Amino acid sequence: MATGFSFTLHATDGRARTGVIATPRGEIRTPAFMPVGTAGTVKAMLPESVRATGADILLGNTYHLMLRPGAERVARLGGLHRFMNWERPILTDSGGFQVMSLSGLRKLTEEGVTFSSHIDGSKHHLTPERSMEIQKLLGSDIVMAFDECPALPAADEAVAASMRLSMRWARRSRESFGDRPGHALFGIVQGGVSRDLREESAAALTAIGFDGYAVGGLAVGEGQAAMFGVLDYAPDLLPEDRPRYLMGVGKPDDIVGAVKRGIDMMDCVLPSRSGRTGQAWTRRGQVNLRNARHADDPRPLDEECQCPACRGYSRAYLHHVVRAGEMIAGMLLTWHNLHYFQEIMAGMREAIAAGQFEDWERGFHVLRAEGDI
Ligand SMILES: O=c1[nH]cnc2cc3nc(NCc4cccs4)[nH]c3cc12
Ligand SMILES: [Zn+2]
Repeated sequence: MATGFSFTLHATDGRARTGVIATPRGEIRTPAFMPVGTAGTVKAMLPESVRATGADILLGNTYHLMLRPGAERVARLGGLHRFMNWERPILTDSGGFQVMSLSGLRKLTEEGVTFSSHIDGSKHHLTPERSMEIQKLLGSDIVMAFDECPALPAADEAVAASMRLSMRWARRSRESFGDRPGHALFGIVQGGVSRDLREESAAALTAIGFDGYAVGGLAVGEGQAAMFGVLDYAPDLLPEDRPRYLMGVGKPDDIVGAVKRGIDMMDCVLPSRSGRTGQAWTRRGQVNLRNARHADDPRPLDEECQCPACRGYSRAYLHHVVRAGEMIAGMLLTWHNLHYFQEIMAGMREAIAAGQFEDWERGFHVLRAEGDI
């Protein structure tokens, strides 16, 4: 890995692994879940609250920050860590995926993508070189290569062509990233659900050489079975001494299944986005606080949870503030969900270190099956 970065594996249990990524801004305990801070904020959370949930690293987006407030402006103001008051590691996505899923009037060429902003319609251009420059201006610690993620369903030859473009962009990303001590560059494997294409992509990326490797092109509507089908072989195509990052995942059982198959890092908007809609994720399954059945329930959301929402409030109160559209509803449920997701990660790290992942996973699923939430 790049100087200033190191990944140490502490234990493995089956294909599951636990370890630490040491960075100049702090350590990342793996398996790790990254809260999503798209536009320089994890929505409804203060940075100190994000840290209190147990997060070691958060994710930012090149696409959103280049449009607003602008990468050069963030750099002038001291970089993204200073700007958003989060001094621990930040990973930034490279923007290609968000262009295809959010912007309008897109044009894709060998050079890169041109698109119009979903905010004000202004025209913008992203290339591997510009994406590396933006992520450098932001000051992110883990930079993602600039890639193209094909929308599914797509014909095999379209997936192949898209993957090969991403591999050419990966090399351009590596070359323009250069040698930046204390900063890491991760490649992104593409290839849809085709084993041949994913083997070709993984070989191309390892030949270029990256500090870590993401499994991209998933969590785009393929469903859990197809995703696990890819994860049954894809992580093992990657160097075992480098972190493996599954992008955009996921629900609690997706996360557990991915760690079981050798994934070290994940990110997902689910805990924060669903928290803002009144959805709570608990060890016994999902609880929709909008549901009238909670109106008179004096119990906490989760008796065993130590988060502020569960220690200070009743379901009746959470139901009330959700129905009333009060800001505290999104704050409390986001905090709880992020806390719970970090509890899952901490539980898996301990279980893997103790060689008891299988027991831990059984307990995880049994509780959820019991219901009574
Ligand atoms: O291949 C990828 N390359 C770069 N960024 C990504 C982000 C991704 N996020 C999801 N799923 C979560 C979603 C977020 C918004 C729409 S889907 N899948 C993803 C795949 C990629
Ligand atoms: Zn809680």
